[in-house]
Amino acid sequence: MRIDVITIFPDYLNPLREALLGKAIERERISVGVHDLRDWTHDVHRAVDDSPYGGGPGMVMKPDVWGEALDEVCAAQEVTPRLVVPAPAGRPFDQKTAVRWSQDPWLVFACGRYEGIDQRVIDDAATRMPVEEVSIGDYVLVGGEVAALTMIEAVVRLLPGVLGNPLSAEQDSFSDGLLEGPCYTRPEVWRERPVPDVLRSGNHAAIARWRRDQALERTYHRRPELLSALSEGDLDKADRKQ
Ligand SMILES: Nc1cc(-c2ccc3cc[nH]c3c2)n[nH]1
Repeated sequence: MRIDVITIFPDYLNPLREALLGKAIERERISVGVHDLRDWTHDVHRAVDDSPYGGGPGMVMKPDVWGEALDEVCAAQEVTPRLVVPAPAGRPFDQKTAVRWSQDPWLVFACGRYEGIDQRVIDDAATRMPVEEVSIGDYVLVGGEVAALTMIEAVVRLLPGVLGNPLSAEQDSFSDGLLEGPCYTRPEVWRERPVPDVLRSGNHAAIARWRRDQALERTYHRRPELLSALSEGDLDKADRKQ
């Protein structure tokens, strides 16, 4: 199995070279490439982030930098990679997922930071390869690196000859509340994909409503159990807060 990780903190992935995972590399059960996202910037500041459309806290990772990085790292070979994007709003990662991915010849992990990666990067990549936005649990990390390390470990340990002993049973993740919706930053149109108009409207009530609707739609599609777990009162209360 080939594993590539794209990150602004390549040293965060040094644990991959240690212990069990280091052995798997030595025994050539896996080959690992760690890539610094800033290698695909072209400005003197090596900027990878910008302000979010629609306002709100923090910064969003720029689509153009990510687009170039993924174009190069995932450049067409005999096999197509699975792109894994760790995110708090992703589908829950569990043992079943680890087993499924352990059959893959090539995994690429896109580690975000700040408030996340511009949604259009994921939408664009999905036209060329399988893409999975994945959460390792309903708590928020500072970036995707730790999540990537966690998932890589869960997958690599399943490969033949990496672990001596048989594996234990699956685990499910817990969940509560709604997932966040997509985020966007400049440019206004990227690879013919415009930012949703409402986020440029300056109408904060409409923006809040739109974000809530996106969160509901995404939760409905990715974590329906979160909705059934929320009582009618909880949903109404959250709406009144808008
Ligand atoms: N399960 C889980 C993933 C994350 C995560 C993943 C990527 C980023 C990028 C910025 N903050 C992040 C947090 N937190 N918790």
